This record gives sequence, structure tokens and C-alpha cells, in this order.
Amino acid sequence: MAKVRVYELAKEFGVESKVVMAKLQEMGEFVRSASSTIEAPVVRRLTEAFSNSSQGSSQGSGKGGGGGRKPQASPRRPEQQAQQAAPKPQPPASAEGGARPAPPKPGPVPKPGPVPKPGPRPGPAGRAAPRPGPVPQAPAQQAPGGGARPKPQAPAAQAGPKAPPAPGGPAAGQGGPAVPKPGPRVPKPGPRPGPRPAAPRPGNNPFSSTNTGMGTTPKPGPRPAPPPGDRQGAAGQRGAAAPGGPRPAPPRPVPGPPRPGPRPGGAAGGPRPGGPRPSPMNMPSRPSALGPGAVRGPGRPGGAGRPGVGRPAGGGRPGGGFGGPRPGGGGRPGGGFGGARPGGGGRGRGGAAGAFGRPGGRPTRGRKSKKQRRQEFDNMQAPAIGGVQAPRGGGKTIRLPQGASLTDFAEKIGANPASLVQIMLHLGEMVTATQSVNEDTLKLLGAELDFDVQVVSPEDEDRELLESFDIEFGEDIGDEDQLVVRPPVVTVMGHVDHGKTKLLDAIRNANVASGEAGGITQHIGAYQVQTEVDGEERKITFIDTPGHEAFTAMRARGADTTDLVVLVVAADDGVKPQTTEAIDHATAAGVPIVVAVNKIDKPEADPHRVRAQLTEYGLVAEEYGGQTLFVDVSAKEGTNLDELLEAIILTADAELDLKANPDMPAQGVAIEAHLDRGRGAVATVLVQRGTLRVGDSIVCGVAHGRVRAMLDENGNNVEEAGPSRPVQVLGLTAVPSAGDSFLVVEDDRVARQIADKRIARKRNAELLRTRRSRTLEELFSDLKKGERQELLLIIKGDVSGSVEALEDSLMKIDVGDEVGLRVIRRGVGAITQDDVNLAVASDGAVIIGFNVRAERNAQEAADREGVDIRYYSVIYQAIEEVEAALKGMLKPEYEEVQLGTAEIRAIFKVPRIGNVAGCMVLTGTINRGAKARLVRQGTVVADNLSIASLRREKDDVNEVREGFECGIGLGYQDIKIGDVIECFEMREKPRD
Ligand SMILES: Nc1nc2c(ncn2[C@@H]2O[C@H](COP(=O)(O)OP(=O)(O)OP(=O)(O)O)[C@@H](O)[C@H]2O)c(=O)[nH]1
Repeated sequence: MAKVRVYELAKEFGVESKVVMAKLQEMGEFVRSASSTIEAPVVRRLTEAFSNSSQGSSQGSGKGGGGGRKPQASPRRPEQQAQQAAPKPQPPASAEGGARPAPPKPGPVPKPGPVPKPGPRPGPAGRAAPRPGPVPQAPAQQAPGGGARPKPQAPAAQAGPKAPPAPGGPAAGQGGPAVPKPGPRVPKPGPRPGPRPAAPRPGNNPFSSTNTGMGTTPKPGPRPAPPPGDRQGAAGQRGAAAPGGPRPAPPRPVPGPPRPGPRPGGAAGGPRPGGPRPSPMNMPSRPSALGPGAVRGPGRPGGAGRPGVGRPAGGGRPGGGFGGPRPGGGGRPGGGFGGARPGGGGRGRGGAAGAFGRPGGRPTRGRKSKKQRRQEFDNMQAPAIGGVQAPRGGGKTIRLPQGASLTDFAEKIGANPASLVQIMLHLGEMVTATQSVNEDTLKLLGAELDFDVQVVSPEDEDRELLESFDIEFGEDIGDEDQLVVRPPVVTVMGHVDHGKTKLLDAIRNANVASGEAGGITQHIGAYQVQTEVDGEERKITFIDTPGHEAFTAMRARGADTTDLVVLVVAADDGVKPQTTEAIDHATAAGVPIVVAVNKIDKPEADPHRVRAQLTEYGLVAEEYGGQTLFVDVSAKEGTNLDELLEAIILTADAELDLKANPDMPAQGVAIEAHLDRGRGAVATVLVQRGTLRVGDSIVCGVAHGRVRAMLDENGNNVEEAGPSRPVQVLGLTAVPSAGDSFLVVEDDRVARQIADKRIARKRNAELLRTRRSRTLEELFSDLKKGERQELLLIIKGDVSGSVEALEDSLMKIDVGDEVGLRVIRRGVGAITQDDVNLAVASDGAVIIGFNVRAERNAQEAADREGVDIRYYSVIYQAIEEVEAALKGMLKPEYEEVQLGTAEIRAIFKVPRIGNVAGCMVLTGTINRGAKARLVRQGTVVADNLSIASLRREKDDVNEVREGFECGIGLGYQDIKIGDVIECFEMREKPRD
């Protein structure tokens, strides 16, 4: 709630702001100006103070107003007071009241006549009253008119005809419910009419004044008609107002109990039977909403609609009269919803009808769909959370994909995303509607709404997809005795420049040289070597992409391909940051480590230091009593490579039970993939179980096809590949990503179906990521996002391994919470026009080409659309530039730097300028134009000031140093001797 300002209060009390300010001062509260805000407790005290004083002062004048608020009473003008006084009579006998008005004939007055309710409604009536005056059209158009228009008849006329039906009272009934809203509106009208008519028609005035006033007088007076029984007459009054009068109204005998004032408001609102637009928030509970006669059933059908029909209750159609045209129309509003639906009269076509026709009086904005209405209804019943309504789950389970947004959640439960955003705000988290949120957040929201949220990981989603084809991925099928030992799959990790690549090359070359002389080795992402251990030929598969990026990128995609890690540590450099990172990754993956202490050929090599250092990380060498095998090697000179291979086999045998069934359809993971001009999509896959054969139908990620040919790391054709064997596969329709799983399926058709479903899912995910704000809610939430900005990237590279590694490294760039980075597409191959289109569609994404170029039409499109394409061939350069770009998106940060302080020793009054402080500069310097604040006895009295003028003797100066006197003009008058002026400036802080 906004705090109240002094002048607002003054207005309410009917006094000038300075009076209120004086009062505040009296009360010991300090406010600077009339626009200052006041705290609630002070407002209360102030109100009491004024009400006391007003009482005192008004006592003499008679509080006739009775009803009116005390505070207001005083402010009123004599004339008004007089009017108020008049009202008194009312209370006594409604009849009387009625009587009076009647005579006056106040055009508008019609209401008075009936008066039945008068007594009861006094209060409320007051407000409505005004309208009555207007009566005539009032019903249709708002009281004002009525008041103004002398001719009640006009309306009457209209009403007349329908009046008859009206009796049905239905209308009234409806009106009743509606009442609430009307009330509010009434106020305005009231006032106006009041004054004017008042004068002329004394008789009425009292009432009108009432209205005007604080609603003392019941408008009721006016319409007796409204037989209480019916809808409070509320309707009566209102509509009555106009029609009422004329109406035979008396119609309803009912009156037993005149509806008490309750409807007062109603009265006011009367006009709109339908009154209030049922908003979920203010809607009365169903039952209560229904008016007496209202009865839902009847109302709806529009029984009322037909005048003739006349709803017994009469409720239905108040408007009957007006809305006539639409049969159903009247009915609906009326009884039907009572409060719920604005109801009011039918949907009349005629002009007058309009008044009633529109339920709440609000313009109809297009019809709501059944679904919307249903949802509204559900929401009405749903308890509000922090004032926001959303459907309850009652323990129902909903499944959401990982990284789902509140919009996804809302879609699942049929709610409005904006309301979920608000609920999250109440729960203390600011989340936008389209932002991906983590599992905890989804569950938190689910718990709040009583839904059991299950977050499905992409792996689970994929598993479910495969299950739908009766395929199981990841398990060996077959008996225990079908399992055979398979070679370990090894990844080499370590700190930069410690010799990972050199070691991988050395191992492969040594092996090629010894085993397959003449073979042409090529990097395909992985290779296999042989070694002899205990007289037995054993194989080892090396993942040919060094570094933990590749390792973690694969793991992040759920591909745990590595069985064992070779940690390379340069003997001359020792343990470095990435060495420990690699240890962490391997440990997290539960993968055993063999340490290769490299570069032992170097004179400064100190292998023992490496062993000692690594003990701190839990890697204790065997010779030190631990279980980790350390091998001192020289990749450069090829020293101890066989020992290293042997250590790998021994560790694998000791710690791992590597077995797989070769007799099943092959399954595995893609390690590397690229598009070859001549051969199409080429993927290096690692077979994890089963045996892959040429001619098999496979699906790999979103790619599928039939294995046309297979090649090994030496470029030789291979007919089949068993467990742990890496091979290049030709024949896929598209380039898969590193880490994508592959599996052999029954036939091409199944392969295509699975791939198609994955493509659809991927596209949806991409759409979700690139979707821009379209709805107001989203725009709003974007605004709330405030300063958060995002750099969107599309990464294209020559091989999927480098794309993955680049993305992984980029995602690690951290420049704070204000700026984010999101990769909306990644892929292998040249930059295509589609990439440029996506960049345009996503409003400013930058395309990164890593060792690839843009196709000619793509480049043209990029130039045309202003899409930024950046080419790199060195990963670190890409990272540096992206980091710089992100930092550039940061808003500058400022910090306050104090320049100096000066104490006020004298105060001079200068004509037209005001107070100027004669100061002594205590510290630093005081600079003209700099920012300043005034401190009195340690408390900041005024901030956001500036050194408007600065003088030494009689000269204007720009700066005065410590120890000198000067004259400072702050443009702020409330200065005192002894105050200290702090002078400072805001400087931009350099970003780290
Ligand atoms: N003297 C000596 N130099 C070596 C040895 N192994 C690697 N080097 C050198 O160390 C440098 C880095 O070797 P790389 O194999 O590129 O190291 P890396 O760990 O793969 O480096 P990044 O790929 O940048 O992480 C190169 O200049 C190698 O020639 C070795 O055993 N002895």
C-alpha cells in the first residue's frame, strides 16, 4: 500500500496542507513538505487529532450528517451541513422520508415515493442517492445523467414498457447482487447531482446531500418499490431510480423485510444490476451470489428474458424491461450469476438496454471461450496464494522435462503463466515465465500448488521413447556366459601443456610403427592399441580428444564412455590447477586413475615431487604404500610407453570388471562426427556392447541410416566392430553430436521413426530457448528481469568434439549474475542460411564458426540482416573474445569516492540565493559541481545535494583545499552551524 502524503490527508480533512503540517509538528513529527509521505501510525494519530478537533468544531453545527465521517463533517460547507441536518428526519420513518421527497416532485426524485426501505438503508443510500436524482436514465447510464436530467420520464418511458415485466422483480433481484460495484461508482455521481439539484429542491436535497455527503442518507428513500423481498431493492433503487418510480413497482408485495440497508451500495450500484464484473477476486461464493429469486437455473435460461414469462422471483430480469430483446439475455445476468456474472439485465440491443445489458457495465471485450470460463471458475474455487489464484493439483502427478519453464508448468496445469510467476515471487524467487528453472524450483512450486512434480531428464525422456519401440538401451542382453572381457576405454587428462597430445600421439605412433607398418594413421576421435601383458595380447582404446572438457562434455550428455583416466603431470612443472580439476572429474565419475609423470627427459624433471604432491589429492603411489600406479614417461622420447600401457591393463583388471556381450545388436556412443564433402556424414562411434556390422540400420541421436562402410583409425575398412572398438561409420543421414548414443534397430523404418521423434523434441527445445516475449505477461516478466542480459550464441564447428569443448568452455565464463550466455544451437559443418535465420529470429544471436566458414548465401544473408559471424580456429581466442563481449554487456558499476568534508562555521543570507554556508574545509577538497550531503551530528540530514556555488573570498573557484575557508551554496536552506558538508563523486568501478 502506498503511503499517504500530507496533501492527500489535508484534502481528506478539508484543510490546507500547512495546517496538517503544523499539526504534525505539534505532534512532534517532522515532514519536509506537503508531498512528504507519512507512516501509517502517524496517519492514525493525525486522523484522531483532526477528528477530535473537528468534532469539537462541528458539535455546534450539528452532526446531522450523522452518517458522514467525522473528519469530513467539519470541512463541509454550511450548506452541506444544513442538508445533512435535514436527513435526520429520515431515520425516523422511512415513510416520512419518502413522503417528503415525493412532493417535491423532483424529477429525479421519483424514488422517494416508495420509500419502503428508507429507513434501513440510510447509510448506503446516501451514496446511491445522487443517482436517484438522475434517475431517469440513471439506470441505463449512470446516475449522473439522472441527476442532471430533469426528465425522469425519458427513462421512464423506456422503462415503462418493460416495466411490467420488471415487476418480476427479477431484475431487481439481480440488481441486488450486483450491487457491490455500483456502490463504488455511485459516489461520483452523487456529488454532482447533489449540489445542484439540492438547492432547488430542498425536499430532496437532504437526500442528495446525503449522497453527496458521506452517504448518510439512504437513497432508498427513493424507491420504495424495491420490495425488499426481492433483491433488496437494490435493484430497485437503482433501476428503480428511473423506472422504478414510474413503475408500478409496488409490484412486489414482498416487502416483508425490507432489505436492510445492505444493499446500500447496491442502491448505488443499482443501476447496474449486473453490477460488478465478477472478478474471481471479489466474487462472492457461489451460493451467496445467488439472489433470492435469482436462482441460478432459472435465471439463465432467460426465462426472465421474456417479460411475459416473468420469473417468479422476478429476479431474472430486472432489466427485463430493457434487455428484452434478448430473451436469454436478461435471464443470464440476472438470476443466473447474481454476483458472479455481472449479470444485470439482458443484453439489450436498444440503447437503454445497454445500460442493463452489459453486465458489469464494463465493455465486453470479446467472448470468453468455454475453456477460459471453466478456468475462471476453477480459479474462483482455488484458494489464493499470496493473493494469486491458480489451480490446485490435489496430489496429481505431472511430468516436466528438465529445464522446463513456468510456462511449461502452466500449460500442464492449465494456469496462467503470469500467476505462477507471481506465486514464485511470493515464494521468494524471481523467475520469468519463459526462463528455464531447476528441478528444486519446479518442485517447490508443485508443492505449493499440491502437484507432485516429476522432472524427467532428457535421458529418461529418451528411454521412454525407446521403450515405446520396445528397445532397451544401456543393458547387455543375454546370459552371463555370453559376456566377454572388453578392452578398457581410456581418456588422457591433465594440465595444459603437460604433454597430453604428445603422449597420445606417441602411443599411437609407437603402436602403428610396431604393428601396422605403412598404415596411415588419422585422428578419428579414438583409437585402439595392443600391448602384451603377462604374455597375453591385450587391447586398449584411447579417446583421442585430450582434456577434461571433452570428458565432462560427454558425461554431461549422459555418455559415460571412459573406464579409466590417464593423468598426465609434467615432471618439471608438478601439480597445477587443471591437474586437480581432472582428478575431481575422474573421482566424481568413479573412474580409476593411472598417473603418467611426463617429460622425465628434462633435466629439471622431479618425478618424486609429483608423487609427493599428488598424495595430497588421494593419489598415493604404490611405492609409497598406496594403490595408484605412477609411470615415469617421456612422450617426446617414447620412454616407458609400454609400462604405461601395462599399468593401464593392470589397473583395469584390478579395479574394473570390463565385460560385454558381443552377440547382440550393437549399442554405443558417438565420439566425433563431421560432414565430409565426398562421404557425407561421418561419425566415429565407440561400440559399447554388441557387434556393429556393415549393413546394420542404426539411429544415432537425430541421425539415422544404414551402415554403408566402417573404417578404423588407420583408414582400413572394417566389416564388424565389437565392444570397445572405435570405428568411423559412413551412411548416416545427418551429423550426430558427440555424446549421442547409437543403437542398431530392426530396420530402417524404426530408425527413421526414432530419429524423427528426437528431431521434433529437439526442435521444440530450440523453440523454447529462442522464443521471444510475446505476451504481456512475458513482457512484464522481462521487465522485471531488470538488468539481466543474455548473449545468445550459435556454434558451428568442423567436428562435434571441438564444438562440445568450445561450448563447455564458454559456459564456464562467469562475469556475474547480470549477464548470461546461452547456446541456442550447436552443430557441425559450414554456417548455413538457416543458422543466420535462427540468429535473426532470436533477436541478435552471434554465430561462432570454429574452423568452418559460412556458405556464400549465408554470408550474404548475414551481411544483409546484420548478423554477427565470428570465425576462430583457436579455442582460447574464442573464449577471450566472448568473455570480453559479455563484460561489455555489463552495466557500469559506480562507487562513491569521497572528495572532502567542510564544516559550516557561519551562515550568510544572500538575496535571491538563500543561505550560503561559510565553511572550513576539514579534509580533502571541495569541488564545485560535485555531489554533496549534509550531516548534522552524525546524521545525514539531506542527501543528493550538489555544490552549487563555491567561493574563496569573493571569487568563484572550482576547488578549495583542506585548511581553507570558503563559501558553499548547496541550494538547500536548512543548514546550521556545526553541520558538515561531505563532498563526493561517483566513479565507475573497473570490472575485474
Ligand atoms: N621435453 C619434453 N617435452 C614434451 C614432452 N611431452 C610434451 N612435450 C612438449 O610439451 C609441449 C606441450 O605438449 P602438448 O602435447 O601439446 O601438451 P598438451 O597437454 O596436449 O597441451 P594442450 O593441448 O595445450 O593442453 C610441447 O611443446 C611438447 O613438445 C616430453 O615428454 N618431454
